[in-house]
Amino acid sequence: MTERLVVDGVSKSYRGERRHETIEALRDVSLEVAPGGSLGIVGQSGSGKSTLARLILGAERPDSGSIRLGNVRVDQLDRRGLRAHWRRVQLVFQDPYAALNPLTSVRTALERPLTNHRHLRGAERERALAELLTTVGLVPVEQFAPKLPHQLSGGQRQRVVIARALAASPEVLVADEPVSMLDVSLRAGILELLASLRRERGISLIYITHDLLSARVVTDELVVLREGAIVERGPTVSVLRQPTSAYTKALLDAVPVLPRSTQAST
Ligand SMILES: Nc1ncnc2c1ncn2[C@@H]1O[C@H](COP(=O)(O)OP(=O)(O)OP(=O)(O)O)[C@@H](O)[C@H]1O
Repeated sequence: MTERLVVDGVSKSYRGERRHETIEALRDVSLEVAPGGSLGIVGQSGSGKSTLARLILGAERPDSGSIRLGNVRVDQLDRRGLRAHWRRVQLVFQDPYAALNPLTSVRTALERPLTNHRHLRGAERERALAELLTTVGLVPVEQFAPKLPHQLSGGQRQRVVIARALAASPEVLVADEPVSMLDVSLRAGILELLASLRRERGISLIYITHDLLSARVVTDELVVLREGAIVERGPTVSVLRQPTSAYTKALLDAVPVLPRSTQAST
């Protein structure tokens, strides 16, 4: 069962390069993602998006505030607790080229988490593998399973990365700019896939992006981060239609308007 994720009053600072310089990466950030809900975290480079993702994953701890998934305090987990957490919360990376080992076939990349997280072997694992590849649209399965990353397109690689994240049966997917390195023609297909995973599997989705319009495809709610603080939040449709903060308006104004024919493809 998917549980509620609650980030409550979280702040995080880093030491800057200059002496006595402190970078406040997050300032008193609070947000919630309901079970099976979707939240877009939007902001320019340096606004704190990836820092927030690392804290939600438990890869770093906040200076103050708390992060809970159900009744688990993510910010207080020990090593063993983190291992369990990393099954529940999976990250989809920005760069599908870097995320996959170039010498590892699709089959091996997926068998590992199926074995390690779900303890599947033999025919059961084979069934799960076929189901994963089918879910992410890499069919026929026998054609894609033996492939190495370089034999796949960028979009297909990102589908493998998503399948690998799903292999652990996570409750929450954190997708950090999952389409920004893909050709424009491939982006809509990956965003649709993320949206369908939420609809059909009830996985909660945190979608991190600097691209406000792409958030419309996959999220119901948005928070807009500026210099580590939330400057706007609300239903995605309302924020996009009637942004209240000048910063969100500026982000929207910066979005290039593409001709319709280049907006969507597989
Ligand atoms: N480990 C770190 N050490 C020092 N400063 C850091 C560290 N991680 C992040 N920062 C700083 O914190 C601020 C927020 O960074 P963060 O990566 O979270 O932003 P972002 O919105 O994800 O940006 P981008 O879209 O470029 O990835 C930036 O000023 C960054 O330089």
